Amino acid sequence: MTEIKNGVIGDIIFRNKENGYTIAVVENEEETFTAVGYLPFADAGRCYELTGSWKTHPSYGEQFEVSEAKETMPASLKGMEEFLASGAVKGIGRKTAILIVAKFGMDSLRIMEEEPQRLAEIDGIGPKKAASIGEAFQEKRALAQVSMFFQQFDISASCALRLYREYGEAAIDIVSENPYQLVSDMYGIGFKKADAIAEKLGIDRNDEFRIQSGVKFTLNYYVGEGHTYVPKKLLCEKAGQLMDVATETVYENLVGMAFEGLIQIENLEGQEVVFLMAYYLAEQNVCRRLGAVNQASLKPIQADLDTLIQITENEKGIQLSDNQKFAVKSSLINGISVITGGPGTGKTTIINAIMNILDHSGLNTAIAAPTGRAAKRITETSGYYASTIHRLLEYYYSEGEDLMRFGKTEENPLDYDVIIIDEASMIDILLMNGLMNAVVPGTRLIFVGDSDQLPSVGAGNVLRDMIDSEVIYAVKLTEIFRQAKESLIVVNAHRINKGEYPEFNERDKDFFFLQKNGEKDMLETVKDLCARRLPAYFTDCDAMKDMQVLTPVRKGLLGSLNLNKELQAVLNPPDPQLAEQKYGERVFRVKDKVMQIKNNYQMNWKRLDDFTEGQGVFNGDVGFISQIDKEFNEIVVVFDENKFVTYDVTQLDELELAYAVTVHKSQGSEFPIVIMPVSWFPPVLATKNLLYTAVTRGKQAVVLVGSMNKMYAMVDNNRIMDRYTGLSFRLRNLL
Ligand SMILES: Nc1ncnc2c1ncn2[C@@H]1O[C@H](COP(=O)(O)OP(=O)(O)OP(=O)(O)O)[C@@H](O)[C@H]1O
Repeated sequence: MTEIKNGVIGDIIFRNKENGYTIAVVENEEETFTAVGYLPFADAGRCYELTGSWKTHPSYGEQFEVSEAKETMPASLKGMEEFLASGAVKGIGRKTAILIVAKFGMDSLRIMEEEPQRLAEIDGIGPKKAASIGEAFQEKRALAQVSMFFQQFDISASCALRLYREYGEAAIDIVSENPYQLVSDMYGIGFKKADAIAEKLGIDRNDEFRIQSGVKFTLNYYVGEGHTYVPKKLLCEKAGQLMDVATETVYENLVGMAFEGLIQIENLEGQEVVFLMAYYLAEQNVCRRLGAVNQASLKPIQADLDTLIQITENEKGIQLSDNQKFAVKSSLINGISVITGGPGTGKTTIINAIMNILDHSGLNTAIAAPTGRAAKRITETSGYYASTIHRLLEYYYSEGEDLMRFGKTEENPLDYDVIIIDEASMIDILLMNGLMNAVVPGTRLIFVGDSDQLPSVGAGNVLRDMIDSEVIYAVKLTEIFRQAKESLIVVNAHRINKGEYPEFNERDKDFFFLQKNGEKDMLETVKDLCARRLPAYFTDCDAMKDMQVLTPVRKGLLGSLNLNKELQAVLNPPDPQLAEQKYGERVFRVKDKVMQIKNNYQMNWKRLDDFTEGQGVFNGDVGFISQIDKEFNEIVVVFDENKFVTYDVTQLDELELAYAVTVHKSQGSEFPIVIMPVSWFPPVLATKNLLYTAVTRGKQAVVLVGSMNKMYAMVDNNRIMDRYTGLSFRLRNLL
């Protein structure tokens, strides 16, 4: 019977030099045996996977007769190769890494450190390159040590690199003492991974660090889903399941965690709930400050509002509807107000009217939005400068604390009489906390947004909670104006929002449905639309810049990951002129459209037109790869047409291809042309809310591709993912 055996070659008993026939002793953890067969290169110490069967030799007894042999690498060697191939050492890519490890084996790192000139023994490495690799390695010695240590826990070289970036040389000590620290500090390492390391380190199942980490992980999971708290009972059950410990054990540990200030247990609307401390403090603070700003007396406007509105109407050549006038007035007489409405209901028009009135009244005003793209759009459509909320709050990266901080705070507040925040549906509770810290009572704070959009990516449901509390003054705009009515995108968005099915394919309109049955067909159609049909029809549009494929999901044939791979192949195919960089499964190529997927407040950028420099690249920023430098392992991405950012290859976990993005990630952006496949998607995602958000991203055309019935099902799926948030309740209680 054929068997597969893994083992290390021990003594070579016999070898026929002519044909390689070998008799060798092989060892593995369970046994030591004799293997016979053609193994010409199987020297002592090498690892092999041997396929063969047991035979009994008349004089020597049982032997394993090898029919096929494959050399395998011991994990430590593989780890070394992975480390060198990760791009950490400038001048070494995967090919060179393989050659170095093949030549020097476990001695590779020592050679690079102590005798780098010997690298020139490898074909293709000259003395100059050998010296420069040696130099580059000197800088990374500590990193190599860290990488080798983590490799025994199956932590990849790129992950070890991130650990090193986070903790430096202390990484080994920190993780040995409390591997669960990784879960809070390292994006991408979950409880399970830390738990596996802890098990290898012999840490007890009921260890306090373990339970605390499991609870924090569970709370963070819910935060990731948008909740600011979790009911205590649910938390204990989920955390218990995760850690495979009794629910009571979790209960018992909660008190200690609350005592240490890690969590807050509160009785909210008659049930016990648990918050991670930061979210509890943020909710409390936001509520208290909203209350204070709402009730403060305001600097008066030195003219009659009706007269000012009249002047604005004359100047702008527009007649505001009664509801719009009401929205303008109420936002100027209240400390805090909300103006909400769907597309084409006049939100921008109202912002312009308010700004015009404020120009006449000498009040000092700022406009801001949660994302750079939204801010840019407001500046373009209103003519008034808008910044991001982060910029308004003068964010900076505090090196010492390794934290992003705001320069504008309670001690150094914003000095404006009026602050307008657009796209307010995207504000999460932590950003809102930063904003409210810096707003002094007496300021008019006006939130404008569409509360029917998907809620913020971050935790909280700030805009809706403010509206639902009925404590904050909110005006809902419902009328669609004539100009906006001409757009089927606008009309259909409102239909979808009301639970009605959209209308399609009217001539000269902007909303289309291409019926396709199988997912493969849908995929091919999306590709063809992007590569050929749409660029041919919308000749003023750029296929890379102006068209955006959206999808509800990340995984699957029609998920953003696969769509990106497929669209890259047609929109920016391999070309000898375009340098490439592989990172995990992904390939980045010069010209690729990419998206930054986490906030990085430290990342430097430079503008080449006016040589300004700054820091900060944000989650959702889209750019294009302009250069890949293989020698220095660097990639240059251009954001906003002239903001140049250089990524080290090891930072590529912060970038993703962006030919297709999820609808969630597209919030706050608008694109001339939006294309979305409509197939079966999990019902938690395939909601009316999501379809509405996707459709409202398109300005010139929206093309849906797929099954009409599935699209109807989305319109009918009225599920709004309820979020556990306490802001609305707190606001009601406060006043
Ligand atoms: N009172 C009005 N009378 C006539 N037209 C109006 C009025 N208010 C708004 N409009 C027009 O309706 C259209 C949509 O208005 P606006 O852009 O302000 O809406 P919006 O809510 O900001 O839309 P979106 O969310 O899509 O940006 C514009 O063409 C605008 O000029």
